[in-house]
Amino acid sequence: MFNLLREKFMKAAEKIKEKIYKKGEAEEVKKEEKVETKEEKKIEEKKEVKEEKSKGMSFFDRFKITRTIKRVIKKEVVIVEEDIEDILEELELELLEADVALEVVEKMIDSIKKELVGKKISPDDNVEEIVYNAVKNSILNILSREKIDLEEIIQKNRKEGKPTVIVFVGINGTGKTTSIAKLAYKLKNKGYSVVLAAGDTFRAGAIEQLEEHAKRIGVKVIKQKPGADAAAVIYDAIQHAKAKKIDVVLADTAGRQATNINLMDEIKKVVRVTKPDLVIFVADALTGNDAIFQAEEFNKAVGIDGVILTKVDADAKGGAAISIGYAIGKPILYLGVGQRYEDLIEFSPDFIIKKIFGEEDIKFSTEREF
Ligand SMILES: Nc1nc2c(ncn2[C@@H]2O[C@H](COP(=O)(O)OP(=O)(O)OP(=O)(O)O)[C@@H](O)[C@H]2O)c(=O)[nH]1
Repeated sequence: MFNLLREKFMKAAEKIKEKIYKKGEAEEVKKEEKVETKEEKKIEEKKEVKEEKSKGMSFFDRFKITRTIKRVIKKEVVIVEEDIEDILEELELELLEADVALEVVEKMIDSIKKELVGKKISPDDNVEEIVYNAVKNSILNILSREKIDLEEIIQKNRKEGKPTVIVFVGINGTGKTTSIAKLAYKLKNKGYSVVLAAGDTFRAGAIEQLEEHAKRIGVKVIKQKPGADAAAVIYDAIQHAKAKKIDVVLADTAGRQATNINLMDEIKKVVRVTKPDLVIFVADALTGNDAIFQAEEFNKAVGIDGVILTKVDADAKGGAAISIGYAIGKPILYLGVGQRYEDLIEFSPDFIIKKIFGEEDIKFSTEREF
């Protein structure tokens, strides 16, 4: 996941570092570091017996000395635009190739420049940290936006005695039905009651697919015949939820291209009639820039509140993941990361940063439950 982005950002960071090292006439120095041994840690924990235990221990028993070779600049460096211009231009092109949206690329490059140009780096500074932080911050700036706290919304509505209605929209095959099932599973496990609305009355087999998921998760589906009015089906589900005091209605809708005027009119009607608390756009990460274009079009047509980005487990590029929220100015709520009910994780900028910079090896399951 995100291998391409990782490669490009790392390469740029390495090149910037090299430039700084060269300018600062870096040399390799041996650095000695004292590393506490396990024994010393134990002693620290049991302070009362410290004296006793450490008596018979030599200094080298307690501390290990490790010698590492470090590159350190000899003289102060001030980064000027020309130092990093070429590197950032190359990064700009590479990010576009990785499906990062143009406005997002521009903002990131700008952020790196702002953080680095004019910066004084002295021999005591950690060059590596300064460069990596500048790159990481450029991504964090893009990803950080106000979060939607779904549980807070559900609990507020519950207090007012009404269900929380979420309508899922998007183009065909992006993973709407699957994401509804995963979210129903998650909410049910958290103790909320859930009903599904089979609002995809258009695609053959869509109602059965939703029913199959519902059976396995243990929630009810409100449905009508194929071809029925989607708004009416979802309306029925809301009435059912009100009558039975069910916390959440998750409504499926047919997949549609934003260019299909008839189907876009239908989804507008769904939103007008059912007045959902949230309209969630389900986007397939693998479709890159098209996902962003479609999200923008759906947002114009019906107003999207947030995004679920699916198939992130198979996304080698990562461009859509870092662009889509910024492009439409709406948060990503969840990431779909596989084909099991539990494979829906809450989105966080930190998670993406860890993925790109490989600080944590987050592995996804390739098991299939559906
Ligand atoms: N690897 C992976 N596959 C996923 C994920 N989410 C969905 N899928 C797969 O994507 C395919 C399409 O998912 P659906 O949920 O049927 O898509 P849909 O948007 O409801 O489709 P339409 O009703 O045609 O619009 C299925 O094979 C899912 O198993 C994910 O996060 N990771």
